Amino acid sequence: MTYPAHASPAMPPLTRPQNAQRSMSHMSTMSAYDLEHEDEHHPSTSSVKSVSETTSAAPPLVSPSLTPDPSKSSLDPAALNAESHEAEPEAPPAILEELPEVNCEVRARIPTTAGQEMFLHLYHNSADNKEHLAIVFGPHIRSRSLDAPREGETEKDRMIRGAYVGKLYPGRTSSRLDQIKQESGVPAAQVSRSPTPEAVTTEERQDKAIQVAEAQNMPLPLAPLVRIHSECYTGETVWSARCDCGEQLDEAARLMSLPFDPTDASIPSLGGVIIYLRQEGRGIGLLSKLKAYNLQDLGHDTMQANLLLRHPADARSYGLATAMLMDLGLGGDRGIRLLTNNPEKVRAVEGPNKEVVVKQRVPMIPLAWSSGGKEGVQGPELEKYIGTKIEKFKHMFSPS
Ligand SMILES: Nc1nc2c(ncn2[C@@H]2O[C@H](COP(=O)(O)OP(=O)(O)OP(=O)(O)O)[C@@H](O)[C@H]2O)c(=O)[nH]1
Repeated sequence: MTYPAHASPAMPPLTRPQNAQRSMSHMSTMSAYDLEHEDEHHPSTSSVKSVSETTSAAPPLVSPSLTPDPSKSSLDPAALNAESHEAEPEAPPAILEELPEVNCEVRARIPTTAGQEMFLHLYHNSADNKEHLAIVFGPHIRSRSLDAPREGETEKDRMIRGAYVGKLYPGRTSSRLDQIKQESGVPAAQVSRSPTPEAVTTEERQDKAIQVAEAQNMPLPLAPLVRIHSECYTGETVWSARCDCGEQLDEAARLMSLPFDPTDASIPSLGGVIIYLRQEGRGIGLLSKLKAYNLQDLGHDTMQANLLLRHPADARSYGLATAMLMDLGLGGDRGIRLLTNNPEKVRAVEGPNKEVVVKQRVPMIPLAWSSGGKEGVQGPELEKYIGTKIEKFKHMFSPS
């Protein structure tokens, strides 16, 4: 089973395919001087200009009326100088002292264009009023807050908000398994002995899968695969080749849909979750991100553009992801495998008291690299985007 390519096949590539691996390694070893002179050979590529050039252009580009109040910003406007552009991100993701409260409001089955099904979970929370999402693959992961009974609700209410076990079908009248079992002829005595569906948590489901593997002398399943994905309207919806966010979302879904661990077909999967956080533009929002794009076309990199707009280099936090993973039964020492290249994300998602344990970091390699330039998003903007992630944000594109 493979997911369809992210970009519409009807859209021709913007640039001629090239060997991205070679280009990337070439870029990561370039000096500032090389980057400055790269434009002489590739005028369309907005490479990093000399520092004085970038900073002298900065003040007129900043729009105080539409950007955060500089007095509230951690960035001193006077620091918009040469050094500030080369500095490390000064605001790593905040690890909140207390995790926000989260509640799964509704869950629905989504049959996908690739043939696999997944369950989309919509969360509300105590920290903001956005609708954050958990995309759940496989039958082993259940939300506690979704399954918890709510006062005064009917069986139909439970089914409508997705708190049912098994499958919905026309005429079904109960969210619980008992009714289905009775209808399929299981004797009443046996039905009453079975645990209530609400009691079958993620942990119990996973224990069961491990017991089955042990009983059948199979290798034990690996920890569930998790991706914390930040919203990217441009990369996921309007086919932007400035970043690989759409491709990353597709690839995470593909890996989580595989029935077995891709590196060893004999290892059963415990499923996976994509936590989809509404943190557009590394948390600065779409309006500022589009300004940042224009700054990038004027020669700045993604970090410089954020700083020039008086935003932190990365304005995201991950407490919501930690709380959602706990609600999905993925907290504690059983651990998860986290699909990311971002070392700050690994640290932040574990929470203030290691509520979630990252057993393994699984890197996300751009498809253009792994396919030798045959597939995946490609182009000069993407090269610069990934180059900045490696050089300035210290993202790791290999197993740690
Ligand atoms: N500010 C800003 N944000 C961007 C830009 N391009 C993509 N993004 C956002 O970047 C976020 C994705 O972050 P990345 O740095 O690509 O990756 P990451 O999530 O930190 O790390 P991985 O887990 O390895 O993918 C999404 O919210 C995108 O909307 C840009 O040019 N400027």
